[in-house]
Amino acid sequence: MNQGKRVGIVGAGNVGATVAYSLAMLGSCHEIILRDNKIEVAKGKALDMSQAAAAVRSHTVVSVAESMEELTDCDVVVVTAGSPRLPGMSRDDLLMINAKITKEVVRGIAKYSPNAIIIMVSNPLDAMTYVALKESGFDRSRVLGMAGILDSSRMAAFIQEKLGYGGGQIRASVMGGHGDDMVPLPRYSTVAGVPLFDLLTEDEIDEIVDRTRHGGAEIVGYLKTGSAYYAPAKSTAIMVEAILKDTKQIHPCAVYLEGEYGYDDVVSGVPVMIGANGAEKIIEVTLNEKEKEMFARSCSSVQTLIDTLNENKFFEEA
Ligand SMILES: NC(=O)c1ccc[n+]([C@@H]2O[C@H](COP(=O)([O-])OP(=O)(O)OC[C@H]3O[C@@H](n4cnc5c(N)ncnc54)[C@H](O)[C@@H]3O)[C@@H](O)[C@H]2O)c1
Ligand SMILES: O=C(O)C[C@H](O)C(=O)O
Repeated sequence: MNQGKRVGIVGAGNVGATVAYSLAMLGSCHEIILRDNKIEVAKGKALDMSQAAAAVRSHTVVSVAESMEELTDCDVVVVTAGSPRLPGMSRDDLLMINAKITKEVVRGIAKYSPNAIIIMVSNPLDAMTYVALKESGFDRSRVLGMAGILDSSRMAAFIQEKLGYGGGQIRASVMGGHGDDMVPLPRYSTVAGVPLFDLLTEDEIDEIVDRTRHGGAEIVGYLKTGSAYYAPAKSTAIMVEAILKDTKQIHPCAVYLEGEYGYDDVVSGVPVMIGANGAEKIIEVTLNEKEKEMFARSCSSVQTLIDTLNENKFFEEA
């Protein structure tokens, strides 16, 4: 059972605080511990959320760790620490600044919550998941990145908008890295089991694919001061719950590949069976030539970021 489980959230900004709120409202775990450099703000949010939990009769308590040393014995730690992008920026522009923060935070997690499963959220997501894996020294099954659930949900919402029906019955599928060359898979997307190609024209589907690829930037363009957080937070909470409840359900997640899909030593989004041990199984879906090409392009973009980190001797620095 999930009674007694502790979830740490590093970075209690827009995404982190909304993940915490979502979990507290569901009573997904016994304790949520927020860790942020802005300690006073985190304390205010923790109090506010604990009171919201009391309002819905949830047993979840939300508290604050004033340093990484206090973030002990967590079962799951979500990392959202770092900067979001602003209009005109790509997620990749956050590489060096967020990699430094991720390194510091993940070393703390490995030291003080050595049995935790890490869910990375900070961008650029796939590269940050790679950094988290290397800096934690954890088995790859215990380091996952959140993006695929978000990207698939966006695609589903765009399909519903285009069709004007089917809400709640849409299963959209997106693989690859969380960048502009992510790989939406209309061939694996259905509405109540009906293939998307039976419901929409190729042009309409192309429009949905393109909008999905730029779904994050669309919201940044409206918000101006940061990026999306409701759908990202809910998508993250789904991963946390899958671990705590040992659901063994399949979700698209970013994981370190060791030969799957023909790739090694790179992180990308693929279908993963999630359970109490984290990424318990990577599922290999059959891709056609065009889909394979798109997946290759996406993996190569993530590889470029990893190469940049290596060129900057990032993994050699203390
Ligand atoms: N993977 C995804 O799909 C996805 C979706 C949304 C956002 N993101 C990314 O998540 C990150 C957070 O986004 P946000 O909107 O919550 O930003 P935000 O600015 O609202 O929150 C980030 C928080 O991190 C804190 N922080 C910075 N350095 C820290 C450190 N060393 N230790 C502890 N806390 C630290 C900041 O004080 C801030 O409160 C960004 O990098 C964003 O791009 C990813
Ligand atoms: O777009 C961003 O920068 C944030 C996040 O990756 C998203 O897709 O919403």
